[in-house]
Amino acid sequence: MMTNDGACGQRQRLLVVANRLPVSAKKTGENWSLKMSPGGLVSGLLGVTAQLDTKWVGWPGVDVNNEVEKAALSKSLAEVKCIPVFLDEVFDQYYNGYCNGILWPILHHMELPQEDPHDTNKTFQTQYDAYKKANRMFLDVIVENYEEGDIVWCHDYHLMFLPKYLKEYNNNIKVGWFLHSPFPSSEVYKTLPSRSELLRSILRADLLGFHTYDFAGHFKSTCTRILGVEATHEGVVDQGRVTRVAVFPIGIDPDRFIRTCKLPEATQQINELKERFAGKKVILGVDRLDPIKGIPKKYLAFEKFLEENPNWRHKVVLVQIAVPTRNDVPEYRKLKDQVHGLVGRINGRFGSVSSLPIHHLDCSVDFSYLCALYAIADVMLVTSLRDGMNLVSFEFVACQEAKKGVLVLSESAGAAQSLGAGALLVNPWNVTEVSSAIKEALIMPAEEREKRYRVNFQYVYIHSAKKWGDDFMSVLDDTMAESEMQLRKIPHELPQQDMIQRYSQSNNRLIILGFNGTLTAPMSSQTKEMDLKLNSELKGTLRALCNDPKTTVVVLSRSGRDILDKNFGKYNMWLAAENGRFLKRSTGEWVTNMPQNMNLDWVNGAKMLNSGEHKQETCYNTYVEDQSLMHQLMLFEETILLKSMPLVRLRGQ
Ligand SMILES: O=P(O)(O)OC[C@H]1O[C@H](O[C@H]2O[C@H](CO)[C@@H](O)[C@H](O)[C@H]2O)[C@H](O)[C@@H](O)[C@@H]1O
Ligand SMILES: O=c1ccn([C@@H]2O[C@H](COP(=O)(O)OP(=O)(O)O)[C@@H](O)[C@H]2O)c(=O)[nH]1
Repeated sequence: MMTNDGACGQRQRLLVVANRLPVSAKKTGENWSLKMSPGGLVSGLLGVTAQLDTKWVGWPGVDVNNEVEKAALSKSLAEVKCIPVFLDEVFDQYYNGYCNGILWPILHHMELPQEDPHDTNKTFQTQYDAYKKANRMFLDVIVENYEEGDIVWCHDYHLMFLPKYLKEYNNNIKVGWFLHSPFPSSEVYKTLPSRSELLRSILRADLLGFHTYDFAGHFKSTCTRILGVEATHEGVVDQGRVTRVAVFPIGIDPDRFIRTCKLPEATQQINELKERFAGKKVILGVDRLDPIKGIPKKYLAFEKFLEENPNWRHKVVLVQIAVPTRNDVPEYRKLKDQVHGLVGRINGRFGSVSSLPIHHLDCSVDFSYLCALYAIADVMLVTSLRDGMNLVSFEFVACQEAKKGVLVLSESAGAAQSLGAGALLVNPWNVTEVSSAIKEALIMPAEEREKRYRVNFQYVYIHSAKKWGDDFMSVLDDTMAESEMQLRKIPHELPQQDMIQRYSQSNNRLIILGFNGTLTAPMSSQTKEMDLKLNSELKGTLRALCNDPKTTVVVLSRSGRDILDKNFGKYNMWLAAENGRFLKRSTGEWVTNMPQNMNLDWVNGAKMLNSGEHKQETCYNTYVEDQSLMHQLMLFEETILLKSMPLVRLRGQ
């Protein structure tokens, strides 16, 4: 459930921060006019924010150069609860350059475009610097508007530095971050020059959200491979700090579409469209003209369908709304030419004076007309090569109450994981498969269409944008509550003098050490588990501790037996492999610990001993950023531990 109340019974304030504001500004005469911004992020978020006292922070979609104009626009935007970030001269290199020229292709599993070393304005480095600068400009605006207790929800790949900047400004701010695009496998992500810094920055958020389990999984394994940190079912653990990672598939506001289809304006448009396409089946495509949307492949598949099914020529029409987008990025301009070439060829081959197979529109359409198009379409064709979610497919389903048309959906869109049961899923790279799916959709019996529609409609209705926002906020709340409890558990900073004194006075000490990240030599992103090595600088200290008759040393690691044998075989200590599943004295034989003895709750108990009221106890535990031995040890005096591991029960004297 979404949190409604702030500290004093007021509504909880939420700052939604995204590159784009939900409205884009345009100067008409003396005044600014505001129009809804394009893209699924805006549509999704509009369905979310009603319950909280929400303000948006973002770029207003226009370059404003003088201060008077900026003030006037800020005033108009304030009326719709929007706060502009004027990005001025940084915008081009930040948005066209780094965000959409570099991050966007990488996140969608595409290759990095070639860097032109002669154009010093457009090197990766200059674009990256602009990106960071833009993120700082977002921070500045947030700081001006932040009130204690506000939640800051950052959106998308444009703002990967913001969690870090926000936490540096005030570590107590609740920060969520959601990625609307896919997250690629580490093999692709690692080609990004600034890969580690970006990951570390978003990991400063309290909660990270992704559309699908695949994307969240890719993200976590990328963190493990590139940063050498641990991934758990909860999230990513770095130096004892957990960043929660969770899956929140976005949705739409279905009622808005259902309502609009029934309004007189849309009803009239529906009737006109039906008349216009009488006697023909309508296939609909609605995409920003973006390389990830697979529009050329869609046209090739449609061409093949017409080639192989002459009886369908003149009985079917493909209406494609190709919303202009990111026109200043070279890849997008090339795409426009390519698509126009294909439309010309296919219409030339299969058209007649009275009928054209493809109606390609280089423009956006107004909301009512969009709903009318969704409502009259027999088939919706989505062929994204990769897509974070693809809300267009949800919107189509919401408008199909009367028609019960078929959704042909790319298996590479996040939506396939939500609407797969009712859609015909296709591999968008396989033109033959898409062409067959077009045919299957066109001839599908009414009964089956109805069945598929019902399954999808139920999903779209239940998994709304509002639910998405509620779920995110609720997990963020839980995460904050948990981390407050955790904070109470986090040991005080190691009182070093005290510890050294007690250490020297004690006669029976138990030291439990981790291996990976505690005793290992510095690792690169390429280091494999098998190659983990004991840091040679620690060997002397470790040997001295192991040889001290008053001290028992245990290495407790998630690593396997062979790795621990290889690294610690020659030390006089205890080894616990695979988190305690296997145990041995380093000189003895491995024994298998019984699963019922593998309860590691004692680890938290040990940490608790060092906090608050138990401070006088004799346990010290600390996590600090450097990898030295003393900084990560857990030191106990005259304490019996490893209670849950009877095989290594060590008794004090
Ligand atoms: O702001 P633009 O550069 O004009 O681009 C529009 C939006 O495109 C991307 O949308 C994504 O978000 C949708 C909702 O989660 C999702 O369904 C879709 O698959 C994504 O492509 C981009 O991520 C947004 O930031 C842009 O605003
Ligand atoms: O002329 C149009 C066509 C589409 N859309 C909207 O653009 C969004 C596209 O979102 P999607 O998630 O499918 O992809 P994105 O463009 O965000 O990558 C949908 O909400 C559409 O309703 C729009 O505002 N005007």
